[in-house]
Amino acid sequence: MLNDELIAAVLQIARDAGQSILSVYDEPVELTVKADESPLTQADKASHQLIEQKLRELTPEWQVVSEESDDTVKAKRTVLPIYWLVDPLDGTKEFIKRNGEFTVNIALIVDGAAVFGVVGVPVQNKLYWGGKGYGCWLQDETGSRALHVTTKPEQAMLRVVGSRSHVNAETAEYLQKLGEHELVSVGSSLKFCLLAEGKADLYPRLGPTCEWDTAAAQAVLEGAGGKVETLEGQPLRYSKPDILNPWFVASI
Ligand SMILES: Nc1ncnc2c1ncn2[C@@H]1O[C@H](COP(=O)(O)O)[C@@H](OP(=O)(O)O)[C@H]1O
Ligand SMILES: [Mg+2]
Repeated sequence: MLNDELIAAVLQIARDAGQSILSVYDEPVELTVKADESPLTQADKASHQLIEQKLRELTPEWQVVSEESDDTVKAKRTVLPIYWLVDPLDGTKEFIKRNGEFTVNIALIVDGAAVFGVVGVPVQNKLYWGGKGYGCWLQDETGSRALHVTTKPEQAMLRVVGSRSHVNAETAEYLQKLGEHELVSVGSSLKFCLLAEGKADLYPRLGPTCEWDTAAAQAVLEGAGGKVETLEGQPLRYSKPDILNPWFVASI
């Protein structure tokens, strides 16, 4: 579906979007509160505009659906066989807190599946990308390397990742039933990337996320051999009538 040239172009778009975010990172944050009460910054808007424009130039035949798109565009995705699904700045709360745990997310959705994704981590100058059939790759200042999930040694403590900003009673109950584990709280889609990188084993999300929050990172994790499943054991899918994902568990 995507050749090397197209992949390189999408990676460059994610890098450029990260730069557009970093160019305002040190300025005082001007906040707008959206209808759902989530925060929106100049950085979200700048990243959205850049990604939308460049993806349109790259693949004019494919629609771009972003967290910051109009509701009519978001609604249309349920009937699109193929489209880019974008979260231009995932972890806006982390961006505002300036803890670096925010990401740029670009996914290709085909027939309701996230087949390819790029997750950029601007502050760390890192890009994760991949999907089933593409493998999983991490590019940082030292170069590019393939990532594969690694099974946890039996004796080792289970490493669980959870949201830094959205913690609820259902998750706490799930964690209690898990037994002994080590919990690390991290913002944004970075949690999936830690599984892909072999730095965590489990990410239970018994709380709300939207389709753009998970699509790119699900593809990355699947490229590394991991999975993202609903509590019924079905792969997490996209283009659903409701933009909210069901609860899910990402694992290796
Ligand atoms: N009540 C809610 N409804 C919908 N999405 C929610 C939500 N609470 C959190 N999220 C999603 O969770 C994302 C943050 O994930 P985490 O808590 O793992 O860091 C947010 O992404 P944005 O920052 O892009 O808005 C937001 O989309
Ligand atoms: Mg998000």
